[in-house]
Amino acid sequence: MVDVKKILLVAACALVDRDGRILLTERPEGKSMAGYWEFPGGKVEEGETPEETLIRELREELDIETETACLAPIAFASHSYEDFHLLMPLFVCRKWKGIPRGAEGQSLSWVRADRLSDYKLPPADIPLAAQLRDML
Ligand SMILES: Nc1nc2c([nH]c(=O)n2[C@H]2C[C@H](O)[C@@H](COP(=O)(O)OP(=O)(O)OP(=O)(O)O)O2)c(=O)[nH]1
Repeated sequence: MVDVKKILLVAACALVDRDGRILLTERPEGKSMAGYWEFPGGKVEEGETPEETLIRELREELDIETETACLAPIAFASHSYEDFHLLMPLFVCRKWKGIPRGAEGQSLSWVRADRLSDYKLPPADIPLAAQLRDML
């Protein structure tokens, strides 16, 4: 039988600070892939654009405000996990209001692009780390 997996659309964002460092957040205990370091973001809900998802998730997860004009799409991940196929556009954001904090208790780390691979990244993110290193 053909293995048909559901496509899960997740929007993710590389927040880049003035020194060119990228924000990674640690997935907390109790979630799938707990302990992995990821780009902030989340599932695109019904009726949302990926940009709207990110504006909402950045507010909920990091307590910062940004807008569509500050979100530039630069890459995407397409990766099969056991239960679903992840399709994840990655945006870069260099402009936001507020100071990012782990509003849901998650740990944060600002990381130089050439050090992203030092972190335990979800398998889908590994090619993205290499692309960011080359692009930023
Ligand atoms: N936000 C984000 N999610 C990622 C990344 N890489 C990656 O494989 N994912 C996966 C992890 C999750 O399966 C899904 C994002 O879902 P989510 O963060 O909104 O959902 P969640 O943890 O509340 O849900 P769940 O997986 O525990 O059901 O995408 C990434 O860099 N950022």
